[in-house]
Amino acid sequence: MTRDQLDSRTMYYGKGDVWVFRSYAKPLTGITVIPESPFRGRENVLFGMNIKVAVKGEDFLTSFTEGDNSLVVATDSMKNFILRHAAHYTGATVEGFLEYASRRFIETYPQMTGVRMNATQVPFENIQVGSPDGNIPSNLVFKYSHNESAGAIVEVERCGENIELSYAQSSVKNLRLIKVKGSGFAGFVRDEYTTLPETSDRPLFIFLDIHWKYKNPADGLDDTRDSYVDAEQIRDIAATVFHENNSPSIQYLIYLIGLRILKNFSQLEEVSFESSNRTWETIVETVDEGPGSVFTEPRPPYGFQGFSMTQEDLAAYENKPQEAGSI
Ligand SMILES: O=c1[nH]c(=O)c2[nH]c(=O)[nH]c2[nH]1
Repeated sequence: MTRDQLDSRTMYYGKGDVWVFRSYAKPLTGITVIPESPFRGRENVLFGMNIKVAVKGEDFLTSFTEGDNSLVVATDSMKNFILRHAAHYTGATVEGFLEYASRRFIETYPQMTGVRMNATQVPFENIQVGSPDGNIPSNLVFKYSHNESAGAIVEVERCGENIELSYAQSSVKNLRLIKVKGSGFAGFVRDEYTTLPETSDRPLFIFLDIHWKYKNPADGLDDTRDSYVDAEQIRDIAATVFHENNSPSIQYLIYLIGLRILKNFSQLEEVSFESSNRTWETIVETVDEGPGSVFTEPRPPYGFQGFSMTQEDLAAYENKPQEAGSI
């Protein structure tokens, strides 16, 4: 049967919200340090993930059509499988764990021909504590963060005797950045439907998900190759580009962020964005004393943008003489 025929029917099952907390995973080292970010690695004293696994295979058909459970691996067992394999994982990244666990699923269960694993890292942050030497980051107590988090999707497929990687993507999700001044939005279509005034300065609040793929997926899966790009570095590039540029729109801002990511990390093939516009509503333009204003949350509905870029976009940008070197 061809891949198309196999894929023509939707059929999968799995488990979501598998929360994995592993202490003392291997520290992440060998990071390429970039000017935009202080990130140099991670201790991984606490390594947390929320995982979703979905498996597929033609042999599961009778479980749907005849109630035949003889080949069904209970999703409860999938949860246990993931948790127990977290004890055996010797790497330092979410991507690496997903690849490791999904390959083990295929090796263990012949009825599975494809496994897709999706994870959101649970970020634990250092917290400073008092000590005789002053305030130091605790190596025992961590802060559960509700800020942005790293994410990854890994898909592997059985191909005859081999297990092949069919998809890998890394992400930083739910990044929320506000720039108090220095963003405009003007020059857009004005017609009978337009009520939005043009602005040269708005308090631009954006929600951002950024995804990236490596030219060689091994660079993102194997942290010993010294080419791993961490979500914190991508986050810091986004913040730096936002800080530096007077943006005329979110569309152009994410393009500039993409260029800077591709420039810093030539090992990446593609970067893509999903952004949402949460620009604050201005209530008081100028407060009584000083330069401040008063804002409130915007009301729905919210605008959004989606954009993907490759190294070809960076090459095209750098070949444009007037702009070369400015990112
Ligand atoms: O950066 C923006 N891009 C848009 O396309 C848009 N549309 C809108 O109403 N506000 C904005 N802001």
